[in-house]
Amino acid sequence: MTAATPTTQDELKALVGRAALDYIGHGRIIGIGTGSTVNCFIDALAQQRERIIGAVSSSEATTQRLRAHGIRVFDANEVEELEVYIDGADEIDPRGFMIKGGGAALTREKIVAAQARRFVCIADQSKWVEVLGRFPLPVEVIPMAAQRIIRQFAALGGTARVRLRDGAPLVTDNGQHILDVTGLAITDPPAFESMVNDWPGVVTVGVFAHQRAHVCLLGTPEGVRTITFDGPGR
Ligand SMILES: O=C(CO)[C@H](O)[C@H](O)COP(=O)(O)O
Repeated sequence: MTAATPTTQDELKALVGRAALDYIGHGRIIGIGTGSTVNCFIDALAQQRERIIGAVSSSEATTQRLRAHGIRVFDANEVEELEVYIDGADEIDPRGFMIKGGGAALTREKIVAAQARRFVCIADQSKWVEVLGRFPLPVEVIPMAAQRIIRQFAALGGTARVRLRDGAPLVTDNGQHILDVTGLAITDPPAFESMVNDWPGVVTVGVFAHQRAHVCLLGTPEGVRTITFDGPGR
């Protein structure tokens, strides 16, 4: 009997979540991101949790899920370097540049990704784009700077809105707000990331160019497509 072809987005997320297990060694502490695709990875990892010592987590939500599965969570300051960081993305392009932060965890995601030697991005095929910017770009900001940063994005042709939850500004795990920016085509992600990072009041911009993926496991109905971005210039 052959397994049914994965077709729904949830099935594709489960597929790449399981595939990411091949990228973790034994007896290590690994970095783990946030989101529904990562949740599939965590649930698969829970079946073999003795393989790892534990994880550095990128959000309170991920920490709770890891602990519920009996996986030890380390503070980022306790660990010097991680072998690998596993996380999803809202968009990923052919160079491994990503937009992240749909789950509002972008700041901690960037911190944990920076500690890791390899970033393995797990995503269903809907996340693959030629140019970043279709997905509203999340930017974590200090609340008192929000309106000025909104005007700076308007000057670039973008429309930025404060993300709401239950009618009030969403408050991140770091106590800050999120702007979601539409109308941008991010053709030079490294330059764009550096520019926005320089604006006073920006905590983190959701372009991951300096912490781009080394590998993407892309879920398709034909199976997992493995795309590697290693090479000159890394
Ligand atoms: O950046 C993220 C959270 O801040 C996620 O990786 C991104 O939003 C993708 O989420 P999902 O796997 O649920 O589609």
